[in-house]
Amino acid sequence: MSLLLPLVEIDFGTEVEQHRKEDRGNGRRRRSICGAGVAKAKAVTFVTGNAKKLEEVRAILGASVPFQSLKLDLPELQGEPEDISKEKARMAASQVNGPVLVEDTCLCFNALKRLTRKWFLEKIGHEGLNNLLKAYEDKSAYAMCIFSLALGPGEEPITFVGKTWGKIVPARGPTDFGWDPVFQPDGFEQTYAEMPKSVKNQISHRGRALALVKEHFASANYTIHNDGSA
Ligand SMILES: O=P(O)(O)OP(=O)(O)OP(=O)(O)OC[C@H]1O[C@@H](n2cnc3c(O)ncnc32)[C@H](O)[C@@H]1O
Ligand SMILES: [Mg+2]
Repeated sequence: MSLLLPLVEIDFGTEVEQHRKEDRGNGRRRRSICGAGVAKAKAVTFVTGNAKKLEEVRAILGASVPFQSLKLDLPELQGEPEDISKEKARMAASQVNGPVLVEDTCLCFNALKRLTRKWFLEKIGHEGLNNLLKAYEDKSAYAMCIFSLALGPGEEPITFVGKTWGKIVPARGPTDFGWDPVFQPDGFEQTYAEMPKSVKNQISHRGRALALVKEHFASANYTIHNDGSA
């Protein structure tokens, strides 16, 4: 069973250690507990099968939320985005047997009544995504990211939603991350794919959702213990 207690925080691993040092530099105090009665302690595990997501999450969270990552290909569920994200967190928490953070991302087209695009890109490509909207004048869309934090197996996940509005355009820019080349956020002349990563991360659906995750961690100041009994 996992426990989360206020006031102190536990983390392990080289990368996490480095984060902790930086945090001390910022004047924030954290304590580690590992001793009698605590069989094992873990940082939050960010579970994803997508290396590009992980890259962005690392860049956005920096030292603010210590985490370790685990590459797991969780089943692709269908349904309402928030339900999908929560279910991913439940599955991940039971596999990791500890606190986990997961996210689910979708691109929603307003003309298609916000139908989410979960499988479309893979099947029809960037041009196909544009073709889907050919019959409509309204090319507006939003990118949405829903993070779910599950404190352990059997715990109800908490969700954090980030949305960025924009429009669907013919593909421009590098094609190394999903639908980035066809999504142009409002107020920008560049697609997500064309803009520097630092700019995308500042305004993106993922950046906005992670700002809420950061706030949550800053106010909760968790201690995470895992006694391995679940
Ligand atoms: O293991 P998980 O975290 O589920 O990773 P995934 O790649 O399966 O990711 P999702 O199910 O959340 O989303 C499906 C696809 O959406 C795309 N995607 C997610 N975030 C994106 C972003 O910021 N920009 C462009 N495409 C993105 C990407 O192609 C994903 O494979
Ligand atoms: Mg997925």
